[in-house]
Amino acid sequence: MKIEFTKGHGTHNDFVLVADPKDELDLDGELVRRLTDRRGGIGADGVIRLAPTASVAAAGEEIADEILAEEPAAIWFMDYRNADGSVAEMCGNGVRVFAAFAERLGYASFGADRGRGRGESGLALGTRAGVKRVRKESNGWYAVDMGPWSLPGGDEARDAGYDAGVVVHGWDAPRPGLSVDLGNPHTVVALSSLDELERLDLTTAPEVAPPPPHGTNVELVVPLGDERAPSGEPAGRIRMRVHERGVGETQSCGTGACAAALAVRAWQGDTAPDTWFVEIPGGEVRVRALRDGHVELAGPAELVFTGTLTV
Ligand SMILES: N[C@@H](CCC[C@H](N)C(=O)O)C(=O)O
Repeated sequence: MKIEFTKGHGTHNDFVLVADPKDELDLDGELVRRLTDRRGGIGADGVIRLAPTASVAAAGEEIADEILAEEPAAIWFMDYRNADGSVAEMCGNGVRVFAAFAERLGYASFGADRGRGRGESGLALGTRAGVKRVRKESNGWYAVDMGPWSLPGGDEARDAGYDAGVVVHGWDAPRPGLSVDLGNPHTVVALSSLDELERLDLTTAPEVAPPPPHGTNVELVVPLGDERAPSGEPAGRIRMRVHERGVGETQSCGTGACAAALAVRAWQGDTAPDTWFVEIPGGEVRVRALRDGHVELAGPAELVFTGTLTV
């Protein structure tokens, strides 16, 4: 079988993208691992299959029926898999790269800053975490309305600032972590210095207690202070590293950037800004807590090369 693929990345969180408009590809775990293998395959943190939302519904995934009922224009679905073959509900960097891929294929078109309001965006797509809407900014960045977010530990966790204990390899005691749900699970831990962030050993997965039922992505974050966004609004800046569920340490994680900004915003309390710049090893993204309980993620998306793989 020949697979036509495109390699892309969002702040160096990299993906193999496959267009499957007729729903012909059986993307099982073994094939995902072959595609993402950095020595024996193409190499990536994950695989994104662009498929008809209707075919995902026909395959029995109820979320796809809900998507089409909510947004009939969301005819394309981001079928996302982690490098280890596991299915993940959501990928924030992946949505931006999916938008660039759909644009190249002629399935989406974006005018600069088109679709600022929800419901008139350049692209509405289906994901396992619901409908996501994407617009393109004048600087070429894609901005995604990531939908609602929550603190699974509720008010109690927000007031305490944590609801989990996290041990990174080399730590002799757990540190407090705050769980944040972006459709996929995250646990955010604050560190006291950039030096400590740089020295972290993320070659093995951090241990989180109590163990989240479906695992978790873990973000280690250092607040860097306040500034003004180019628009003049107050903004915060943080730096983070991430260990992703189903992958390992990556250069960036879009949902993780949202989780980290939202956790630091919760820790800062009522005076915290809504806009955050998040530095990751692979670049920088912008996160904005929207008034309606949604969160927006903005950043670059690059399509790097295309090819054909025989499997
Ligand atoms: N890198 C992605 C997140 C991908 C899924 C994650 N590893 C999980 O299992 O939840 C992003 O940019 O959000």
